[in-house]
Amino acid sequence: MAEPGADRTGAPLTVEQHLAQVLATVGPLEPVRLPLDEVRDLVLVEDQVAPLSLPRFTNSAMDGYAVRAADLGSPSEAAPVELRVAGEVGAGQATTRVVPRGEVVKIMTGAPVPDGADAVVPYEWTDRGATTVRITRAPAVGAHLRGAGEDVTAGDLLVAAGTRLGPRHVGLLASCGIATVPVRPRPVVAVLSTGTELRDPATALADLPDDAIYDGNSYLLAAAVEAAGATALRLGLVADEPQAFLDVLARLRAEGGVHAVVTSGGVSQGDFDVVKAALRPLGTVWFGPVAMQPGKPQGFGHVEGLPIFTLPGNPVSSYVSTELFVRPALRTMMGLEPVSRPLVDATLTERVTSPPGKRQFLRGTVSVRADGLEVALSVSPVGGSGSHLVGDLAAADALIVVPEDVTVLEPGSAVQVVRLTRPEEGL
Ligand SMILES: Nc1nc2c(c(=O)[nH]1)N[C@H]1C(S)=C(S)[C@@H](COP(=O)(O)OP(=O)(O)OC[C@H]3O[C@@H](n4cnc5c(N)ncnc54)[C@H](O)[C@@H]3O)O[C@H]1N2
Ligand code: MOO
Repeated sequence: MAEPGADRTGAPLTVEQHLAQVLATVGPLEPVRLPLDEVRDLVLVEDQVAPLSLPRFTNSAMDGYAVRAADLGSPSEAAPVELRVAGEVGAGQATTRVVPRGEVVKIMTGAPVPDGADAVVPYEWTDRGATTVRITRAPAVGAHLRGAGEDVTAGDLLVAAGTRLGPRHVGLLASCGIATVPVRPRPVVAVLSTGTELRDPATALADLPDDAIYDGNSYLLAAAVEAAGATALRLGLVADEPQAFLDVLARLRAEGGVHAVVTSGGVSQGDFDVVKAALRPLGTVWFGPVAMQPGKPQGFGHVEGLPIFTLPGNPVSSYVSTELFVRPALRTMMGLEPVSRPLVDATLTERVTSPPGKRQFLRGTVSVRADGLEVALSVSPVGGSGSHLVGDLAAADALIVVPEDVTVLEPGSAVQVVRLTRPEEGL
């Protein structure tokens, strides 16, 4: 049966070839209209135009008195001017609409400035009088007034289509009374682990059979999917039983709402490789080696239109595969660019070796060196290359890329690294 995407020679695909075959089949999700509470980090698909001006009305920047500046003369501490307080306006309590000549109106920050007023005198320049007030300094005309429309004018472009919405955009849209916006939604990704040896971490150690291990991968991959911006639906464990696995996929398709499936395990050469056994007969999922380590055995395709990533079971392999192949697909669905994490230059601190013919992704930690005015990165390997080393994976914050044709790198070598965290957050 033809294997979609398999190259004709049967040779391993390169990382780029496999990524290309993944990205060739996924596109941006159809936009949906969502409330502002749910749109942070999503991509807006239509220009948003201001339906009103901001400030909506001229208002006070200070708690104090709205005045007609010319009525105050030139008061001083020694010779204050005393004026009648004609009324009061609080924010949202605009009962007094006009400042009568020769009088003032008490006003709170944000309250509409009554007609006739051309300045606000802050409390600090007054005796805070309630019926009459003594003012010791004259404000300049326009002092402490926030003019209608000085920030945003009705009809202005507020946020352009294509913008990834951050807190500041959301705040502006809300301030303009825009409660919902059309965005590319977060893909919902079902994540499951296969393997009869696996138990959920909630299983007490005392109850763990001697030949069993805890399922780290469904948690690892669900977290990586969420870190990519998608919503993970962590399904947990599926036994090494092809029909049970196919039943889970059938249920997901029937229930709908899932945009992709990520599995771990069961894709190598073993006697119980459930994922391969279940999906090969469909003819819509490619399985094959990719010239990389970790992550050599890969699978990707569709089950009745549902994209499925069948990742190798070794934890580091499944995680690296998620970063390299799943994350770009999810970012494509969300309309985000660039889809892959950037490669950045760094200097290697220790000697490393790598097998020929495979791109190796060693785990490392990045540090920032100040070199005169230049800021440069150095990277130190963490642990070995074994794809079972989850302790070292957790200690790392980068992948060191060793190209296919390189077998040794000496300390001081220039390398490229994939940073796995936002440095300021360490996540
Ligand atoms: N004869 C060959 N054997 C293997 C080859 C090969 O080319 N020829 N490739 C090796 C490579 S590379 C990898 S990677 C693994 C991939 O194997 P599978 O995808 O079939 O995964 P499993 O056999 O189910 O598990 C591998 C390993 O990972 C552990 N594991 C699996 N799932 C989890 C989980 N959810 N949480 C924690 N650990 C998990 C599992 O216990 C195994 O130790 O195949 C090699 N073999
Ligand atoms: O190539 Mo496997 O994915 O590392 O151990």
